[in-house]
Amino acid sequence: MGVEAKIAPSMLSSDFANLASEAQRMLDCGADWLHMDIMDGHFVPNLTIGAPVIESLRKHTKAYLDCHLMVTNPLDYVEPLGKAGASGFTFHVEVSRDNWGELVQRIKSKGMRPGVSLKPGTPIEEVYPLVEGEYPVEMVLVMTVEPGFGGQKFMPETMDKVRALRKKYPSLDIEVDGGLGPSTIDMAASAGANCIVAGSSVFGAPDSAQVISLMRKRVEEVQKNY
Ligand SMILES: O=C(CO)[C@@H](O)[C@H](O)COP(=O)(O)O
Ligand SMILES: [Fe+2]
Repeated sequence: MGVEAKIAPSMLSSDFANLASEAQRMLDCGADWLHMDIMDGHFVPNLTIGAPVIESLRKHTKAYLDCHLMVTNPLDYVEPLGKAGASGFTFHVEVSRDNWGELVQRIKSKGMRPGVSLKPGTPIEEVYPLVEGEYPVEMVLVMTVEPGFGGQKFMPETMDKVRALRKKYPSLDIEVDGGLGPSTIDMAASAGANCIVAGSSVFGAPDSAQVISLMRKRVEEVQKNY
């Protein structure tokens, strides 16, 4: 048996004015994690939520809050997000080339799970030292669209990176994010991804539970053969 399937609806596609009930709805539909996209309007040309929203949501749920930091200075977010009750803290390698060791240590010291993400144009080799180093990350998030916005088209060429990672690290959590849904899950699952972020395909479906269950099934079918 390989790694566990984790289906993480991206709350970016939810109705932010009803975040707590939208989160509960996703959990009731079978979500494992809630994916929280934190953007600073600088690393990406969009601005979303920050620690105060995570803190508010935490008062309503015990769920694993999988925070994806699309920010230029992730170090500045460690303390506030730790206090707010974030569970996972995934930073981008493109802005952390000089300080990822310190970043990972600080994330862990605040009780969060460290992860690293990379944009479609960033070579996979860049994250190997972070998986193998003295202060290893526990998840790699391979972006399958350019970060910044929900509802974009899945980029199949990013699957080479997922395949390379899975071959090298059979028990690593590998997350994919962007354009995932019933029509793209097979590519991601067969490449070896086990943590699936999906926003528009889940929130936009008439039956969100069915989409979540289909994606879980595909990941489990592949992972049971590892
Ligand atoms: O990080 C991001 C976008 O930058 C994602 O988490 C999106 O929110 C996923 O949305 P869909 O592509 O599934 O609609
Ligand atoms: Fe994301």
